Amino acid sequence: MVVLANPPVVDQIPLLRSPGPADYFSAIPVVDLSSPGAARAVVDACERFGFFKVVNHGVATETMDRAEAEAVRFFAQAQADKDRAGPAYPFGYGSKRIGLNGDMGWLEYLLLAVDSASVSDACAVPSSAAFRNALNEYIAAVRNVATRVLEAMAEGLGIAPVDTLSAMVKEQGSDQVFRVNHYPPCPALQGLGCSATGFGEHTDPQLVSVLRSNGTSGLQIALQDHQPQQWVSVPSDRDAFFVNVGDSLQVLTNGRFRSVKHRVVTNSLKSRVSFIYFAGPQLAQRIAPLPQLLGEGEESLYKEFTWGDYKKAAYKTRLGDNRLSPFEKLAR
Ligand SMILES: C=C1C[C@]23C[C@@]1(O)CC[C@H]2[C@@]12CC[C@H](O)[C@@](C)(C(=O)O1)[C@H]2[C@@H]3C(=O)O
Ligand SMILES: O=C(O)CCC(=O)C(=O)O
Ligand SMILES: [Fe+2]
Repeated sequence: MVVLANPPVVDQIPLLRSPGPADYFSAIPVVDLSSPGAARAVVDACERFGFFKVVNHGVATETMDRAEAEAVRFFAQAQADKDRAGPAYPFGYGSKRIGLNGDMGWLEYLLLAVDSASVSDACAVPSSAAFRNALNEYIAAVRNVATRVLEAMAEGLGIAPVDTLSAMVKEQGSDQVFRVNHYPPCPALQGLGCSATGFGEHTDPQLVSVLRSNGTSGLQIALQDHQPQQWVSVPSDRDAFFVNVGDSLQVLTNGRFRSVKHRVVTNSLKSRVSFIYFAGPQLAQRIAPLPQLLGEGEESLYKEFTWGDYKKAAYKTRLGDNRLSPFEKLAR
């Protein structure tokens, strides 16, 4: 058997089949956040895909464009200047290494903590006032979208009060993270039929994550209940947000919503810039099915745990691991 090595430029980064036109999925659910039917549409999308696109969200195009332009300016700096904004852990600039357990991707990024609705003072980067202000304006707006989405979920699920989920992420001391990802093009792989993994397959840990990218596609989601696993490409839309159901929301709904597996495949010619707001609760928040969602005699599928317990375990895992498995009750 002939074993072909990765081209040296992408050494250590797993390769994926390059998506073709047939991989683009036109049936991604679209939720019009301004419509009276939003709550029902959100629940339907979460049950079927754990993923949906949000339009008519009310966030100004200028807010998104300004943050994107500042991010592009940041990543265009010399490598030595960017490295001074590192390391990525606990917060800062990182390149190629994702997490602390050996995952690698064809990307560079900023990982930031959010306090209330802006970049935490504990984060020294970004140091440019223009970038920081642009991010703060964007974060305030995207956080508002996340809370409206969580309220629509509660309404659609018939949970009272309607802020039961959104309050978890709005509370003082909630664990909110913001990530700016830049996937440079990888021309060395052009024409080979394969692409570098930008961000390997995983589920997000929090309740929901809200993503916005420039016009370069690359995000793929795994369709639920498909054997063998089927990856589809999400057509990019720079005017929309994309919402991922995270592991915590899966538990809060006792598996009615399932966290979506997703990944990013790099483009050989165009760079992708994405912003992701991860809406997590306080460390002490108990993550357990909401009593109003448990039917007569229905038991929790999970053991008792807090977000802090989950997080501690999660940061020891590799990206592609099932981070909920230590908390699942064994099937009887
Ligand atoms: C490999 C890892 C990176 C990650 C922490 C982890 O150990 C497992 C979860 C990963 C993830 C995925 C979604 C987000 O991008 C992220 C910030 C998160 O909350 O969980 C990352 C973590 C990370 O990059 O530190
Ligand atoms: O950059 C993207 O488009 C998605 C990245 C992602 O899934 C993550 O940062 O958790
Ligand atoms: Fe993710």
